[in-house]
Amino acid sequence: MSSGRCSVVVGSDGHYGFSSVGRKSSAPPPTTAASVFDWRSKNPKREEARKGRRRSKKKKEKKKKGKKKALARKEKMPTITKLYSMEEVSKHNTNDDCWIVVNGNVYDVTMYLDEHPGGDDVLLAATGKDATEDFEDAGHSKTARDLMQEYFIGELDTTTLISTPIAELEIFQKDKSSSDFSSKLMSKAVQYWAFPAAIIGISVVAAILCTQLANTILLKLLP
Ligand code: HEM
Repeated sequence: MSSGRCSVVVGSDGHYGFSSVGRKSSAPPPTTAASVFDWRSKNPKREEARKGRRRSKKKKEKKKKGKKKALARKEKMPTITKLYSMEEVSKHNTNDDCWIVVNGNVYDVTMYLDEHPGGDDVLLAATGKDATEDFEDAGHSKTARDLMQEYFIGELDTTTLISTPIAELEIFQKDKSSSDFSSKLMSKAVQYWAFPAAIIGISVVAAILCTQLANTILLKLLP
């Protein structure tokens, strides 16, 4: 067995090195900056190895810093979420494929159906519509709300929620068109009926007046 000596050399610049590892050395370990410099020039191979170790250490540190920076950048970056139309969401309404919409977010709860404490039927009944109200009514805990993030798959494209306005618009347009029709009818009636009716009325009144006048004249003329 070798009775090697190992001593750590600390220079004035804070750098350190091993004076000898696993071998006998008669030279005393360098202690001053000048002796360290001298020792380094006498042991070029060891000095090279030491430099290599320092270089790889620096490289590792740099890599670590880069990873940290990249992570920070990633956290700052806005995440791209997929948008789903209500029509698309509504297609996923079975035991094997179940999506729900809560607070404008879309969740694929297929894998959670059997585990849901409220029952799978509740979740299935919540498909194809905005289930926010039902979800809030159930009074879910914070744990439930945290858990649902695992099933988040995207957001609801609210621009696709136009079914109700269109229905209302159609009714409104129907109302409008029916009122348009009646006003048109009225104007046509005025045009085609009121005018002749007024003429007839005036003629009848005139005829009555004429007869009465003729009667009075005749009565006066007759002895
Ligand atoms: C990803 C979505 C959902 C998750 C992760 C979830 C999770 C849970 C959890 C953990 C509970 C146990 C009670 C609690 O901790 O709050 C629960 C209960 C319940 N959930 Fe959900 N839930 C979800 C969606 C829904 C939806 C959309 C509805 C309604 C349509 C609903 C209705 C209920 C009901 C009725 C209960 C039972 C409440 C009770 O027994 O007091 N859940 N849910």
